[in-house]
Amino acid sequence: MGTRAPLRPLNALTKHCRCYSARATSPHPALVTLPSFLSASEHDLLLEHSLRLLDSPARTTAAARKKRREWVKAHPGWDGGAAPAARTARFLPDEATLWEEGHFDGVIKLYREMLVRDGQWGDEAREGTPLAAALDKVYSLLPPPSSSPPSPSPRPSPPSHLILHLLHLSSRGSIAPHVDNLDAFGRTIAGVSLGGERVMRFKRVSDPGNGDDVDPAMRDGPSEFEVLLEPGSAYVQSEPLRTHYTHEVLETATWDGRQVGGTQRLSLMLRDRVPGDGQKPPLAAAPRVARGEDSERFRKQFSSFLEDDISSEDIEDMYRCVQEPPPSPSSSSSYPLHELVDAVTASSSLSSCRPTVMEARPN
Ligand SMILES: O=C(O)CCC(=O)C(=O)O
Ligand SMILES: [Fe+2]
Repeated sequence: MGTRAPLRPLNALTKHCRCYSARATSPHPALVTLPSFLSASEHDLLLEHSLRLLDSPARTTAAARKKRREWVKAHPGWDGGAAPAARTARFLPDEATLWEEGHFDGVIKLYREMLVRDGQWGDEAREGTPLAAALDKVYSLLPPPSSSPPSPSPRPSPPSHLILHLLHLSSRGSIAPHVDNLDAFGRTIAGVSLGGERVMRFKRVSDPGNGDDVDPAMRDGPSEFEVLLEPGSAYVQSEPLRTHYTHEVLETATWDGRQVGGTQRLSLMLRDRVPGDGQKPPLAAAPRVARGEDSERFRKQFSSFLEDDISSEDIEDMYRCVQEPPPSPSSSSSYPLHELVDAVTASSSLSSCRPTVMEARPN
């Protein structure tokens, strides 16, 4: 079990860091934590609109819509549960939602995820609205590199230099230790937490060394530590944390003597693009590299998918396609990555198997 580093003021920010509030505190110099990043109304607005996107017809299957419809019909008086003031009040109970049992890369269980593209937030996010202001605040966690050309008007949402995913964990959902895929994403990862509290654990798995890309001031830090992800908080992980530590989100944990977790949580995940990859379409589902998996093989396989313009959504479709019959919940959540890669590689046709396209894609 990891030690919990005492919170201490964030070290002086260096040239490799973007600038964040001086109120930030963190157990590691390469992690910025912003405990009260959002106001209560920003939190509620972002949660409401994120759930609306995840529940939208373009994003859900007929089975998921039926499940939700039937639950709502059976509970006509449902008003967010017994504690409407709670940050989790906007979630329907777990049983009203069709959760993914396990992510195709084997890291996440009992979740929903989507990539948000420009235009998907809809009219309520046009400039000048409260939603646009709340989103701008979120996007400010990962500002564009100073070399970026000025944004066109109206500005895209999310801005074109970053990739935005929504990740909704069920009460029993969790994220196993992993490093976000280095071929798919850049060097900085930011997360904004909505809904239930969870604990996030970081563990060092390799030595950052003395390479040019890691500022010496960022290298020191505990080899293992945890942070509390409260609703409305944000965090930003940069190097060496992003590459040399795994991160995980626990289903439940003890924090300051109390039980944390076991409730639904939704995160807005921001990642910068791999330099030079500006023209490539982002992956619909964020790939992660699980600890203990054959990450080199996965990396090679993913590079070829990226070159062929095959998104992870396609891969997930193929994964579902090659399962005959569909996997049972227990087998799908622990489906070994190498078998998936084999199965996907063996699948001869992309276009003949699209039974579960989850999201409308622009041309
Ligand atoms: O939900 C979070 O804050 C972390 C998510 C994560 O690690 C991922 O999507 O790779
Ligand atoms: Fe991650």
